[in-house]
Amino acid sequence: MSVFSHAEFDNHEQVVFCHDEITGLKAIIAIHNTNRGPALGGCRMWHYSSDEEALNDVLRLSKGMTYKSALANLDLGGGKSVIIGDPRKHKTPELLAAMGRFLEHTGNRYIAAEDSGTSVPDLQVMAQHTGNVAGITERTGIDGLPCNGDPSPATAYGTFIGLKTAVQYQLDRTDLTGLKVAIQGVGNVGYRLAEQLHQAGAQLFVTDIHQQQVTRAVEELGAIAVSQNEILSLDVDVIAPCALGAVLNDESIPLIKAKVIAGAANNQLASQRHDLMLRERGILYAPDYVLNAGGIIDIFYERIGHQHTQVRAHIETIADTLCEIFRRADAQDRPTGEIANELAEERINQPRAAH
Ligand SMILES: NC(=O)C1=CN([C@@H]2O[C@H](COP(=O)(O)OP(=O)(O)OC[C@H]3O[C@@H](n4cnc5c(N)ncnc54)[C@H](O)[C@@H]3O)[C@@H](O)[C@H]2O)C=CC1
Ligand SMILES: O=C(O)CCC(=O)C(=O)O
Repeated sequence: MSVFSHAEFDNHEQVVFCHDEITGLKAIIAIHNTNRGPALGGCRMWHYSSDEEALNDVLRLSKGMTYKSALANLDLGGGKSVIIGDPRKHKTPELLAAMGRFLEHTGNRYIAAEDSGTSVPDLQVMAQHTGNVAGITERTGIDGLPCNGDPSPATAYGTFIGLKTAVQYQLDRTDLTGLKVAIQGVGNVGYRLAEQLHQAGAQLFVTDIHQQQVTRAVEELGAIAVSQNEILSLDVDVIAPCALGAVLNDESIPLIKAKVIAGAANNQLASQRHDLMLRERGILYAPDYVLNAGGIIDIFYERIGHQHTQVRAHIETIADTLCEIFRRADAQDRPTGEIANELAEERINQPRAAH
């Protein structure tokens, strides 16, 4: 497996392969860029079908964090880590402790937080072995209620704000009553997004690979359960991908009927050219890393300490960033993802003092 010539390598500063024989831990830590500050990003645990798939995922996710933090105006760099294994079967305290020890060895260049497959208690185990962990401090959440440090509610709020912005821009509606939204994945972020959409009067269609997640959305939010195969091709107004990446691809895009894509999942585009494919089909794609920045914003403030109202206000700036991207994309007749990348790259390359 070649790393330097990997299609997704893209000038990563550091890639660390971690193996602990006793606990069976196999993990990769990827640090993409630290120009703006230490690399901060979630630690994902997933049953990858190969080491190559895990490497591909971590490199794409890590680069995405550099762009996300830059566009959210945070003095943070981009990095991410993945643990190879099924979180429901292979996660043990010993394995998480081993991961914590590896995080310690990155020497403050990478700080891990929650992602798909990891939770606050998991990160707390890692934190017993390193200070390079975030998203674990009890504080007042963005809703003013006590929060255990999990960034997911902040991510869901930012995604809701971004979804509303995209709907207003593309469909010219501010009232979400009766808006049909299909949510792929109703986990930590997807379910909380569903709650907010439900409160706003939207009609929800949901799917998940775990039936109990779907049942909860059906029973508590009146959502309609649909199969994993049909979620992206439903006749709805909005698709909100909130599971894993690469769901917008050659097979799915021609089948999409929705006019807006606005969800929290990282790396929704299978490749950059799918951005253009969506535009050519008249579908407004709200770039994922702009929309889902609520979590990293929340964690940034966890580290420097601010009022929850300030965190909320910062998350709400996602709406302004998105509007700027949508307007520039239309003015230049270019895809939204390409415009977002361009804006982010300008900020990544600024010297630190200019932030
Ligand atoms: N948790 C956070 O604060 C942030 C999460 N994200 C991204 O948002 C996405 C969701 O994150 P979380 O909610 O934290 O993860 P999660 O693991 O709690 O939820 C993901 C849900 O998607 C389901 N799922 C997986 N594959 C699926 C498929 N093919 N079809 C339907 N459902 C499927 C899972 O069963 C799970 O319920 C991930 O891509 C993550 O990287 C991005 C920014 C921050
Ligand atoms: O929200 C988090 O867990 C940290 C940030 C992150 O990993 C992400 O935004 O994908």
